[in-house]
Amino acid sequence: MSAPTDEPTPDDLQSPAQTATTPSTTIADTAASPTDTATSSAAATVGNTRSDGDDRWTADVPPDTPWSFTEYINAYRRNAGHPVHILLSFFRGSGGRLAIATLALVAKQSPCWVLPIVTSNIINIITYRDQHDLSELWVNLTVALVFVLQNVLSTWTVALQFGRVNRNIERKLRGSLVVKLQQLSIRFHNETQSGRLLSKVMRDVENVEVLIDQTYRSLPIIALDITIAIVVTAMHSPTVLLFFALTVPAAVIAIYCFRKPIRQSNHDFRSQMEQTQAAVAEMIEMIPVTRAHGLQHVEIDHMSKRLNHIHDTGLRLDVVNGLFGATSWVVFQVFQLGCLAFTSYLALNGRIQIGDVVLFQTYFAQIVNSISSLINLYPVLTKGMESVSSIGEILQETDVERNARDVEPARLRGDVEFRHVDFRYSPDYPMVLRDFSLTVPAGQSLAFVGDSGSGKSTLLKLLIGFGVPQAGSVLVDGIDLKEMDLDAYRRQIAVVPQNTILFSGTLRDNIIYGLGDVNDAEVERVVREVGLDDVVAELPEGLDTQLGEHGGTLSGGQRQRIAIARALIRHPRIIIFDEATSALDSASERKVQAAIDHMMGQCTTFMVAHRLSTIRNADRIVVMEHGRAVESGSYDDLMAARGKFYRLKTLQE
Ligand SMILES: Nc1ncnc2c1ncn2[C@@H]1O[C@H](COP(=O)(O)OP(=O)(O)OP(=O)(O)O)[C@@H](O)[C@H]1O
Repeated sequence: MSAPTDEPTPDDLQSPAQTATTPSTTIADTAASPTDTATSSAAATVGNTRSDGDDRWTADVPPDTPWSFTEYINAYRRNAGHPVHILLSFFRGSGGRLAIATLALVAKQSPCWVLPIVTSNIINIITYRDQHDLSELWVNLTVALVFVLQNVLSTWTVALQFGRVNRNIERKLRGSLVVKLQQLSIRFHNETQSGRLLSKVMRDVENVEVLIDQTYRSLPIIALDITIAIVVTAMHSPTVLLFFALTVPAAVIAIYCFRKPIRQSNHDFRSQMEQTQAAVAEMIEMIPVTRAHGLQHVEIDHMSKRLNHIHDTGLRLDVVNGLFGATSWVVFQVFQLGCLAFTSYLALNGRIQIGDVVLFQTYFAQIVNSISSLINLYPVLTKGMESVSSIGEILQETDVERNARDVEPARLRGDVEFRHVDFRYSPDYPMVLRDFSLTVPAGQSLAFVGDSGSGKSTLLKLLIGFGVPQAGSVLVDGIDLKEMDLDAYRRQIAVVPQNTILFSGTLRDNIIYGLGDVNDAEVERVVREVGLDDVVAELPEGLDTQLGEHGGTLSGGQRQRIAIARALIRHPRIIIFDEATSALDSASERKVQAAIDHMMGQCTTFMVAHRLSTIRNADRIVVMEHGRAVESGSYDDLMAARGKFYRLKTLQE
């Protein structure tokens, strides 16, 4: 009879990647949208990254973040480079539950140890009737029954107590990753494929969970199985024990031979799965572009090469794992047959009793199974430890944005000043802004125009705080952004990027994103002000209509007006339009333009626009050239001056 065990199965070694949910693009158009952050390497290079001090891993954790979600970030920091220590630190505070679960685990396994003794006793009682009383038979059967029946209760206890510990680790690991992803710099996110990150959050955490589950359920049992088998065998026959000892070196040799290829195959497979997940995410994102250019065959071809590669690597892993299991099985079966031959010989010579042949055979099988489980556990261990390290690539990443600074701004007025700003993205790149100075009083609307690459978007990024000038400063209400608490500051500004990012949810959710409760009248007001009321009237459920992922059913102009509504409802003191109308046809542009015009005067407004007609109403236009302002004035002044702006404008007509 075999008691329920939790040995790893080949399926466990190859658990499929958990389906990742679609990347949520719920970034508000305030400050941190992908479009406007696309070139934010400045932030990481010179601004927000701090590589000194201990807070670099957990900088700026939002105050209401559950403590447990940052606990593992610290665990990784404290035990950097020691994955086993990291893994053990996950169990902190779970001692009580683990103790109960372990006791239950031992009880659950106990029939395995007791039943061979009972079976052997019964055979000896029946075989050697003159030496035994028949009542011993009933005692043995009763003991066996008690041990068997308690298995239900002990299994339930293990599932509940250990399950709580392990599921909690899983939750906290994913929580830590979420917190860390929110802290990592925009540069990091721009440079890292989202699919890779998804794979870490879903698949790697799952691997760690499997590792803990299988190790916890197997290791103590394996240790006890071997110990009990050895002790009982030693008490019955030291000669047989000596024979048993031969199996251990065989196991060690098998593990030694297969360790390296298994580790390598796991590593290759894991990294290819990660890359493929990233590629699939990218492919899905690209589908409209691919379709528009009729390039489906290119994508299919590209993916099929990748999938072939994964197929080969996965197959190699399966074969190595399979060979590993088969070889160890054959080795141990040969030993087991040898054990049967040896103990039969001892019984024939009267050196042991017949019942003992069964006892030794069962215990030998137990030792063999234990070592075999240990060997099967090895790939799970390797894969899990690989995932512990893979998660560490994120949790130990130091490229975090550090936004908490000394000055927390009160309600901003919206005065902005660029004072003698010099800026470059990194020491290897040329200067983008040179001694740039500009003062913008609160409430003024200002448009940057100029050649491509002249530094317009860079100015906006500095204003958002995505970069810090190498010389000079950017001041808002007279406070240097270097000293300003950026999260608090960014809550008072809004950015409308070229591409509006909508998330799956209702139209209302998308407008009030991140604001909690906003009353209907307020939402309806902004909807009217951006001219969305006619659109809302046509939607089946009005503001409560589900937009579907990425709001695919809306036109570019409608999406853009949602972005403006999202900005408007926040009552920003500074608003930034980064080419907000450049992707629109003229009918949509007019509507969006009306919404933008509505915002002007309510707060300080910055605009970058390529279509010069759209900035006609700006109070001031600054013409940029090679990182400097070469002209400045109202539309009419600049046209009258017949300088660079005039030339740009006439070129567009
Ligand atoms: N992340 C970056 N790393 C390095 N260089 C960058 C980065 N982002 C922008 N640049 C460089 O900085 C210069 C100014 O770029 P910026 O995007 O500010 O120009 P722009 O005037 O907004 O151009 P466009 O009108 O084409 O958007 C360009 O030469 C550009 O190549």
